[in-house]
Amino acid sequence: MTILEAKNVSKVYGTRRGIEHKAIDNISLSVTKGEFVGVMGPSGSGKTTLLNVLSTIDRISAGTIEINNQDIAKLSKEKLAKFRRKQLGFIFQDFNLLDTLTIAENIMLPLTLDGWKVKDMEQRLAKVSKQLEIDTILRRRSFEVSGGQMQRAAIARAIIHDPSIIFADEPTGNLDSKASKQVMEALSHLNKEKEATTLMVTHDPFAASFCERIVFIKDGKLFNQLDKGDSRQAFFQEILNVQSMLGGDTDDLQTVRL
Ligand SMILES: Nc1ncnc2c1ncn2[C@@H]1O[C@H](COP(=O)(O)OP(=O)(O)OP(=O)(O)O)[C@@H](O)[C@H]1O
Repeated sequence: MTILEAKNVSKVYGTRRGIEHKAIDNISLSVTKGEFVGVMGPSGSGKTTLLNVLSTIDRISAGTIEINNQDIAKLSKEKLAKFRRKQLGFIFQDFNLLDTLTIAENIMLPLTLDGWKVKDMEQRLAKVSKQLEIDTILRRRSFEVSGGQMQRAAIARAIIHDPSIIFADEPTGNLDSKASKQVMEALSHLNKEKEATTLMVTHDPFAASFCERIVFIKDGKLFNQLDKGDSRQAFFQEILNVQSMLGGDTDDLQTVRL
């Protein structure tokens, strides 16, 4: 079952001097139910722009994007807000937790905004916080927990309403290697056990090695795709090989840390 279907998508930014910049150039991409897809590419290649247009945060300049057979460009502002709340889950590099709320309140926020009953919200909270092993820190505020715990709370918030697809932008970008591994294991577990369809942008080959498929972009265009075989270690090496072909981001060509 296709969850996301992007056809001939382009995104042009206008600049102050009136010069146009094509950040995404005629990309077609389809994501089926239960897939875990990574988007990689050098700095400035258009990864975040692609994620933003696919996830309804930004509008495209040309092409079509359907999520669950719904053309997202055809939704009014109000319908789009509702669609986002019900069907999409978001995970950002800097967690985006509200520090005036507890971890529990942060996680339940999508349900609170949707008018759920407290009892039902608490049931869902208990389930997702256990899955992500953060059930012991629910009463704390975000500044009282570690970065890895904050990101796992953000993942819990992204999945509590059972979205059709999760969009993650550099979810390990602010984490050390131990916390990155925990976060990627959590995303991979959700993908395998719950069939959580996930599209993740990352420049980190280690994080990318948890995906099942990687789409590489360069200068806004599709460059290559890699499918994971049986071994994450071999996949990691293949990702490094494509990255070195792509150029840029040489810091990413780090030693294996599997
Ligand atoms: N709002 C904007 N207005 C104009 N140009 C933009 C805007 N946002 C991004 N760009 C340009 O579009 C191109 C793609 O940017 P984007 O942030 O999508 O790349 P990226 O691959 O995510 O980069 P990085 O890995 O450095 O975050 C870059 O050349 C960038 O300068």
